[in-house]
Amino acid sequence: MASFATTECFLPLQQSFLAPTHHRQGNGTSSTVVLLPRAAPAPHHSKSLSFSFSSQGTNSCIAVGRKDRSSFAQTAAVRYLMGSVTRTQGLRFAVVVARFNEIVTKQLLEGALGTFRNYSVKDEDIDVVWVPGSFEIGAVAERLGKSGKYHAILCIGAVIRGDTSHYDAVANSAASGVLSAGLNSGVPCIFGVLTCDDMDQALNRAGGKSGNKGAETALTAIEMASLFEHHLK
Ligand SMILES: Nc1c(NC[C@H](O)[C@H](O)[C@H](O)CO)[nH]c(=O)[nH]c1=O
Ligand SMILES: CC(=O)[C@@H](O)COP(=O)(O)O
Repeated sequence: MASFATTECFLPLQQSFLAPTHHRQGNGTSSTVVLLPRAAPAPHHSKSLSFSFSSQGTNSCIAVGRKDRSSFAQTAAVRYLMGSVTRTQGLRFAVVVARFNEIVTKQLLEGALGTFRNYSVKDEDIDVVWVPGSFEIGAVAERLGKSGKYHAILCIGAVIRGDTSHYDAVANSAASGVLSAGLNSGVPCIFGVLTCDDMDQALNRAGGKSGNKGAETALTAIEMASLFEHHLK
């Protein structure tokens, strides 16, 4: 939010209401605050205006002073936008799941499908696409995103460290691939790929003592799908 000390310029009034009030400023001067209706026509003498900005909590106020000491102000409430996990009707999802380490990824997938069902996403609104490994997820996620058929793409995999640096290549490529898919397609692509040092870590996060990352990231997919569909169109 921009902040103004005193500026010789004119700010378009977004919203306000008629309520002349008097502000006593620190330097002993006072200004009359007249709140104008939304989209009020700009005063013709905008060149002679000065502005001061103050904010308390979520309300902000721009006091506009005129050289003749009268002024008006604008009060705006901060809007908070957030996806809703209870508004899932009509939302469609694709789940891209890697077959590599299937003992882990199938449990992640089950966790994800369980979350979708718990939040009233219909089975017919979910497509599951299997790919060989996590490296292949990004390209498929981007193709699915660009299809225009889905509100979010959930990407599931399990990258487990071996004896070489191949782990780093696959893990980093999977992460950048999912990120790029979301940015390039404009559809939220959610990173549900485990990157673990060993199989125990992976199984613990696929329904074991550390929970199920598939279930968790499915909830993220729902919230992001709702945010984009209900607030960012
Ligand atoms: N080692 C893991 C892989 N490796 C396979 C790659 O994902 C990819 O399919 C291959 O390099 C051909 O392009 N994939 C995983 O998902 N998890 C691993 O631990
Ligand atoms: C993440 C991998 O690609 C890894 O499982 C491969 O194992 P290694 O590094 O022993 O070849």
